[in-house]
Amino acid sequence: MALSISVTVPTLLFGYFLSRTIYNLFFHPLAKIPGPFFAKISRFPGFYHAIKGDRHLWIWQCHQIYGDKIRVQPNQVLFLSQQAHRDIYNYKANVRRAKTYEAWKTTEDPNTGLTVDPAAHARKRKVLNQAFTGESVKHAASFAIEHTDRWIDLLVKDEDIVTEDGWSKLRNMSDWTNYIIFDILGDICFGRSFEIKEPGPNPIRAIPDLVLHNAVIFYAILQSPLVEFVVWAKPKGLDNILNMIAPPELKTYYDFINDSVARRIKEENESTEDERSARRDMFHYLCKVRDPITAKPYSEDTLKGEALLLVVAGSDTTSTILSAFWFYISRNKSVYTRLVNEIRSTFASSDEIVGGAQKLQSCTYVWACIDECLRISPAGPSELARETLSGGHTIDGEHFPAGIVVGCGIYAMGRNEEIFGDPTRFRPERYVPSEATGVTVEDVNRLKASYHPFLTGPTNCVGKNIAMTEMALIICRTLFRLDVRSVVGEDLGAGHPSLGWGRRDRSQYQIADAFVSVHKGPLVQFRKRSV
Ligand code: HEM
Repeated sequence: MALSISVTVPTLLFGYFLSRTIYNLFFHPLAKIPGPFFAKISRFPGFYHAIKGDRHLWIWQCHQIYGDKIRVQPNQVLFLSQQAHRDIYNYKANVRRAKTYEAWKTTEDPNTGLTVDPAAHARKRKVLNQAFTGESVKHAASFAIEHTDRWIDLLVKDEDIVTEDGWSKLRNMSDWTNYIIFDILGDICFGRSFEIKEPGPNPIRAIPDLVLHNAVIFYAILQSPLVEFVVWAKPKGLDNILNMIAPPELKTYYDFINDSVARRIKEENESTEDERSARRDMFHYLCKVRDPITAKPYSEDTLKGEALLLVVAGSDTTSTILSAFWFYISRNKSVYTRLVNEIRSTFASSDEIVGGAQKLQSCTYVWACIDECLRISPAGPSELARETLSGGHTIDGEHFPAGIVVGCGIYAMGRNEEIFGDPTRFRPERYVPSEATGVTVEDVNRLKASYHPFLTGPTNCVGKNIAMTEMALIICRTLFRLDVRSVVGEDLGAGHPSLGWGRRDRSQYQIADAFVSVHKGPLVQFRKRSV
């Protein structure tokens, strides 16, 4: 009997895996899509690259080897063309967010960013849109200004000046951008800053890193062969176990969010109309919004979920782009000179640098630098996975049946040579029409139409205007008052020949792929402007 079990079980398992392999290779609807052999029959290659943090590079490499359409999992195909991007992410696409989004959720009713069902998402999004108006962007900009001015003071505070000509200690810009973005978001969301940029102990300061650490682990699980089990087990008890083993700092963070939400609801309920309309934070708007069908306000639980979404979606994304910005401008003399000249000749004083102002809009080179950072160092480097629905969906001229996971790798799209020519070079000029360089308005429009860092369609980034304004304000106000430089030999965040394919170039800022981008450095110095 014992012998027969020891023979039967492995035989059955072998038979199962063999038949699945044959099915995946020859009979699966994606059987004819090119891709690495092992990716056609298992999730292990994607899992391996997720653990290594270079899944975005692997996708880019696969496109170079196999073409515009690649099979990266037995049931997943990724595309490089603009047409495919339009087909997958447009409002009418017969797709929904892939089920893997559900594995990220921490509340029973997922927040807008994790809602998979298109109709449920559309309803939540309509409500959220009510909080992202021109007025809220204006208020967000005023928070960005207050925090930036304090941040600049801290970057060059007297006791941290280490050279005779006024240069500061080395500043790790991944940390410093996390500090400012997190503090701004605390104010934008709750009217209550996290104050992590201020010196002295603060348990919240560990949070940006912990959120990323969480993402690294979770991303690997989501790419693993265990993902379906995880999605199934989370609501059935796995969530409780994960909560029990979560690090204490993460609990402090959730407590902070919950407490801030409860406090703000109380304030909103107890204050007069005049006091309420004097408030400028997102909560003021979120407390006012109404569900278009039930006409009910958000419940406290929903508010907590949305608050968490705003803080996570708005922090690491913006911090990645700004970290890349400091890396590239401190290492590209001509870019730096042109950028600083534009800022210092456009504004007569730092007070003129405000959100929405004509002068800020006129800084074409500032916006070009931001666009170039969004391209070369995206905040979410791999695909935003979508699943085809009943009846299937046609992508780039080819029909795919229901249940296929599809998407476009954003890092690979930004490095498409056919579109960008020299995609590995940091060259903001590609976004500035000019007779001298031969770049036309049509060229710029073509580039912008072929790359979408904030996505397009129903799930596009609701915070795009806030993010763009915030980044422009931080950049302009900082470079109006300070000089910045890199230091020879301090290469944190740079590529290196020892780092392997896609990471060898020392002039390139490196990101690791954990659904969001994980990054380190650069280390730079600041001083009060000399001219
Ligand atoms: C450089 C900065 C940013 C980038 C590159 C970015 C990019 C994106 C992308 C690509 C998505 C789509 C995600 C998906 O469908 O899975 C998204 C969604 C979202 N973003 Fe952003 N984002 C940025 C900043 C912000 C900021 C500052 C906020 C808020 C203050 C924000 C709030 C959101 C929210 C709430 C969603 C979910 C929208 C929905 O599901 O309908 N983002 N973002």
